[in-house]
Amino acid sequence: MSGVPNPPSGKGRPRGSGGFGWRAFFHHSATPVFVLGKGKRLRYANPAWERLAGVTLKEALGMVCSQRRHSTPLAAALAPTPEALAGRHDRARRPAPPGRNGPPWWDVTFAPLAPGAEPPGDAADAKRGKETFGIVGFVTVVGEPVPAAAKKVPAAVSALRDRRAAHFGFDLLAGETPAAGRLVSQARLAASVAAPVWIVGEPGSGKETTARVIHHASANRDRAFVGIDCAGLQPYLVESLLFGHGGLAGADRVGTLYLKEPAALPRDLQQRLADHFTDTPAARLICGSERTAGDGVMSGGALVPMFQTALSAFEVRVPPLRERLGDLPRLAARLLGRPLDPAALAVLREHSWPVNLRELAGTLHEAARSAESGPVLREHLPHELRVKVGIARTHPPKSLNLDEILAAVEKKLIQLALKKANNHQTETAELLGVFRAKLWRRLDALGIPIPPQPPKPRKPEGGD
Ligand SMILES: Nc1ncnc2c1ncn2[C@@H]1O[C@H](COP(=O)(O)OP(=O)(O)OP(=O)(O)O)[C@@H](O)[C@H]1O
Repeated sequence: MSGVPNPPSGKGRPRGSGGFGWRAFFHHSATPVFVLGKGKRLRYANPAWERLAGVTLKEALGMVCSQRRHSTPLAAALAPTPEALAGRHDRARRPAPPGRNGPPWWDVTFAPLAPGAEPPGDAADAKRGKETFGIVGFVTVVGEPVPAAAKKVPAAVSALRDRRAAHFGFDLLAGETPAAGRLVSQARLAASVAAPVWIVGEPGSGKETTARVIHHASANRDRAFVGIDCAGLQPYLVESLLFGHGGLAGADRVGTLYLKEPAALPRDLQQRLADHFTDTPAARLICGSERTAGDGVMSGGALVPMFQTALSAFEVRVPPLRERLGDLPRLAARLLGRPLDPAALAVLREHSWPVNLRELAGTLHEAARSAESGPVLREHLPHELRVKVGIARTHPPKSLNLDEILAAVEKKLIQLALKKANNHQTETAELLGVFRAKLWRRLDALGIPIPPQPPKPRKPEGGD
């Protein structure tokens, strides 16, 4: 059941698909997929489902999928659970209908259609304003015989694989914010199908991490995850890695191939990749980019159109960190392995994080080093972040006069330095990188009261 069938081309494309939308995407999928509309009636099923069920969509269309006494075994196997009928994701293990292909159980995952999506065949109802209903079902055959070769994995390798799989679980992406919730739902859906995925997100936001999570939850998880940075390698190297002798594109041992920024490759190599991955590839392709595939094709034609039409039907958006600041306590605790002081968290909340999780991971790593084994406090964070909070608190400025704003910033910095140096003027001047005389002049000009010098430590009496 691995591999993606040929993309729908004109005649073979499901009726009413209107371009490469959901139905065209399911049509590609090597996972058997079906869609139930109102009254639990079968509205759509893809070719993989037809092969598994042993009936054509035409024959089964309109079948009521319920577990009533008179239901056929096929209808009973596809019947949505009460959870699914209530609009929630659910999974059920059902006996495979007798006489169908493959062994004994089907795991059926039910996912409600996204709000606004209209189930196939219910468009007319939707237009008339009637309430629409739709559930997508994904079938996994359970109990398929494992090839003997696949069983011979050395214990150390399988232990490492298990550790990585445990690390790259959906929990890694999860959080309290709606943005994190959306990411987890999209990643779950991507893991349940075999179609290519396009992951879009800002630098360092976690695209490759998301691709790894999808891989470890997918049917290909027992094979390798391989990532290639197309912008960081010479194109001839990428070509030889993928299509050279024993190349990764055709290797059975590769389960997921992750390409970072495929638009950076020459167009002929992109086309070769697109042709390969819309045929019957051994591995599943996941691309990561700062732009959507549509943007890549439209603006300047950096990307060949097949990436938009056939290789990005399923798009996962990784939110920037600034859209999920509510997840900072959880992310920080995970990255540090210990909780973060609330005052330090307050500083992190004020930053805009242009390099997202990569920047957060680096910042916390440095802070943990300064804190050694103790708790990570505000003062362990980089000076620029802490100063920024001080400046941010003075916003919005009363005036837009540059001199006044610069004077306010200078005053804030001098006050911070004085505090840090415990009002010791020589140390304050050193911290600011100026001579003591200049510090005095600036204190005077900015109207900062010259603080009294702290008393000098007394020499212990009776010493030698
Ligand atoms: N959910 C997460 N929780 C904690 N750390 C994460 C998470 N996602 C990513 N990271 C960390 O953030 C850093 C960047 O992640 P990743 O490489 O996946 O981002 P990317 O978007 O693929 O980056 P690039 O822009 O270079 O393509 C890595 O150090 C990774 O371990």
